[in-house]
Amino acid sequence: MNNKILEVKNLCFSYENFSLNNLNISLKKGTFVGIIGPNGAGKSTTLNLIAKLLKPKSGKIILFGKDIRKLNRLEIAKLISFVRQDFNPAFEFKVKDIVEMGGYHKSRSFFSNCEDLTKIKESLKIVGLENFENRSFSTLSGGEQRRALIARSLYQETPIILVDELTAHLDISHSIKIVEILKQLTKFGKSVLAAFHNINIAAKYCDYIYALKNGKIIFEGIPKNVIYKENIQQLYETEVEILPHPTKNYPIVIF
Ligand SMILES: Nc1ncnc2c1ncn2[C@@H]1O[C@H](COP(=O)(O)OP(=O)(O)OP(=O)(O)O)[C@@H](O)[C@H]1O
Repeated sequence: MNNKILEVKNLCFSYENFSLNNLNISLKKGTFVGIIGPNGAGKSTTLNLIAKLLKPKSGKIILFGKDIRKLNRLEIAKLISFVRQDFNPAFEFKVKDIVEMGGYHKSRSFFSNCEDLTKIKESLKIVGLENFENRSFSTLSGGEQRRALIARSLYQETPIILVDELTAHLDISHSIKIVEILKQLTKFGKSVLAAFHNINIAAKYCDYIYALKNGKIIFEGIPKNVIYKENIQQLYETEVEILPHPTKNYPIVIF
């Protein structure tokens, strides 16, 4: 049986000065997959294409066996939640309103009910933002905003969670906490595809990694098989050393 819930096949896309070439990416149920690579490699563009926020030049994106070109926004919102890098709401929203936006695909009426509010509070509690529901989103710190957006994604209750730069704005403790929450969700059958700058977090938590450079995948595989000196130096064009973790089965990159 094909247990790939997301398949990106020979995907090509171009901006004026940048192109993604022939990308092939897949995501299996219950896995945590990372996209690593330097600034401008095309990580956000890839995630935006998968979320159908951009239109490919050629190639296909298959979501649960269906070509996403045939799925409307509401159908995609039931399957994919997307924590984007750039989120600047144009109006003053309370944190609970931001989280509630994740539920528009399942709303039965325009007004939220007690059950919705309980779930919103639960999602906020998971990311450590208990009692933040009535705060104005714009007054939150960068890291708190990021966690509120992850709460929105949890509230959306989709089988696939896309996260652009998973640890952006998060201190090390919150980075680990959020990654562990998402990792835990994969144990319950959710699937995560996340772009990472923190390669050591990616190495520790990802089941599989795609390394993107100049719009091309230059290597892919299980972290312990692909995170070695030559690969990482080629990817980031900088000197590194790689050590095995003293007790766990993953590599550590020292820049
Ligand atoms: N709307 C746009 N119009 C033109 N070029 C764009 C646009 N958005 C992104 N680009 C360019 O596409 C390339 C890939 O950008 P992208 O944001 O996908 O990279 P990234 O790997 O996510 O980078 P970062 O790690 O810096 O977030 C970059 O050169 C960027 O300048």
